[in-house]
Amino acid sequence: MIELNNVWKSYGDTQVLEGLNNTVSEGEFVTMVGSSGCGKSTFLKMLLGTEKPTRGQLLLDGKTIPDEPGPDRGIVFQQYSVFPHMSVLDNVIAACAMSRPGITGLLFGAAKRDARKKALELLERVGLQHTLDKYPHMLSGGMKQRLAIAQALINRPRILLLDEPFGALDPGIRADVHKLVLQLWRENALTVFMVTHDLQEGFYLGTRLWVFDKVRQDPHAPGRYGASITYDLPVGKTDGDLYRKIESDIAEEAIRLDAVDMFPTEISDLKKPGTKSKKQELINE
Ligand SMILES: Nc1ncnc2c1ncn2[C@@H]1O[C@H](COP(=O)(O)OP(=O)(O)OP(=O)(O)O)[C@@H](O)[C@H]1O
Repeated sequence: MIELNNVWKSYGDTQVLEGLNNTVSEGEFVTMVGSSGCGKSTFLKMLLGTEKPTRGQLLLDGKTIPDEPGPDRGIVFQQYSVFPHMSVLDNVIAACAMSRPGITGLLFGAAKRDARKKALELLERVGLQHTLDKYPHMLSGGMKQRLAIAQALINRPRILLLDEPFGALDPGIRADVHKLVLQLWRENALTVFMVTHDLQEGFYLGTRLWVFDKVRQDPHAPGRYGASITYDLPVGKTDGDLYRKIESDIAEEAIRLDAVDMFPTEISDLKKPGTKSKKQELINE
């Protein structure tokens, strides 16, 4: 489905990503970790179509990903990306309208009724059916992210891109949204790419975990080399030693970048990989 053929990305003199080669099949849930600034969001933007590789090919079903976002790809960001001046229901209807051709994006007649019906169904699915007339500032963080998820899914994308969507949520709320995302992933046969700073979350949600890191370093010119995918792990088959090594590699890189506070989690707090029982429980519900 998605193919990365020697993908490189730079901004001016800064090499962000280099030599990415991989394939992802329909229905996979790829989680991506790596130190701050190593290019994870840039990679998501290339999948979305708002950035292009500098070199190499990024293909969807054998064709270059178009230069602009399309209804086949939905995205949710960490910062709530909902329209503050619109009600919950109108936020989702607007996301539907924006995918339509034409400069106005306005919906009329049957198209408007259809969008409203789809939005109502989806809002019920994400548990926001009681907040249709509320405005985003009246919602909690978890509710806003549920709204952003509904917006991302209204056009029935095949690919869902999640850029640290749960980073700002409290643990309890985060667990609820995890459950929802796993259910939506399964129900809609989505292919998911999710950036996270939380290795534990990456192992918990993904079927596959990518670690982005720099293989080459030039201490005098930090932008000289880009990051590549240094680990591509089938989740559940990773032993504890490898897990701890990845965690310490990322933490070392974060220290190097003076950003150690990005990884506050203690090793002892982390759930060991290879135990997917909780996720399996959710999926089987
Ligand atoms: N539009 C842009 N123009 C120039 N440089 C950019 C642009 N977008 C990103 N960068 C640079 O590319 C590098 C990678 O940024 P990116 O946001 O992809 O990293 P990240 O791994 O997602 O970081 P974080 O985990 O902190 O969100 C950074 O050095 C950033 O400053």
